[in-house]
Amino acid sequence: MKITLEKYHGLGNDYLIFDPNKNELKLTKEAVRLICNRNFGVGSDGLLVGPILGEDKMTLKILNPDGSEAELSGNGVRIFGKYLKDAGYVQKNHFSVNTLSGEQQIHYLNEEGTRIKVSMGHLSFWSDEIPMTGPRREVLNETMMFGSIPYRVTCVSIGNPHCVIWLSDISKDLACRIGRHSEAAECFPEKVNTELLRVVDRTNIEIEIYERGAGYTLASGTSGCAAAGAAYKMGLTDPKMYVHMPGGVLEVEIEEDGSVLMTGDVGYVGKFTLSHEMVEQLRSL
Ligand SMILES: N[C@H](CCC[C@H](N)C(=O)O)C(=O)O
Repeated sequence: MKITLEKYHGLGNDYLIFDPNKNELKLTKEAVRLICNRNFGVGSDGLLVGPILGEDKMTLKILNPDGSEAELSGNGVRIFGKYLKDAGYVQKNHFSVNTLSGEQQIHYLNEEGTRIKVSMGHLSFWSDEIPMTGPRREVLNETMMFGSIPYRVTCVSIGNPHCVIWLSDISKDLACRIGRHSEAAECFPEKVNTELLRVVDRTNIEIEIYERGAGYTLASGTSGCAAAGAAYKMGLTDPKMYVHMPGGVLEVEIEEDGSVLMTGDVGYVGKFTLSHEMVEQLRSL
């Protein structure tokens, strides 16, 4: 039985698509880790399993390269939208997919489906919805210690948890140094994605990202939405802005009701057919 995976990326945040209608393999945590491993496997920032077909709905399962499951992935949903078009699952220009965090509306903005707008759901700064330990409050500009250094953080959920740190200078090195401590900090019972935020002006922000379950990535859709939401909540930006990440730029719009629209590009890398040896190894895990 052949196993084929399609590889796409959203602004350099790359994913492999495992279509369960075309592949037969039990995806254990160990198998996901091996597939996503950049040395011993195909290599990616995660695995998108779908479409899981139900009565008139399509579900997407989002897996991090450490094997953990995520409630939502902004680049993942855009990539999935492009795959559904390429694989002939959808013909319309506007449809919805289900994820662990709910239903996302996908809009193609061009014929090829390489530029996609997604309604990402609502932001919440409430500690119990992130989730975070401590008294129920909106987590705005709180001082937290990561690696024995104090940082002012704003925490927000957009289905998955985020810790946004507003700084005048940001870098990959600093994102990794902080992220290694913040990701599994005790105050985040479900761990957390960490973003360093630099505000350029009222319509442009820059972020560096350390993802839960993946580490440093060049881009992250939910991180872009979370950082934009935090910047707007703190009064630093307008509701519509460009989010500049090392892998590229996302357009994010915070609507009146706190819901978020995200627009960005998707690239197709190619199809991978796993070797018999690799399939046997995956079956044994
Ligand atoms: N690592 C994230 C999921 C992927 C997020 C990112 N790749 C995106 O595009 O939103 C988490 O565990 O919440």
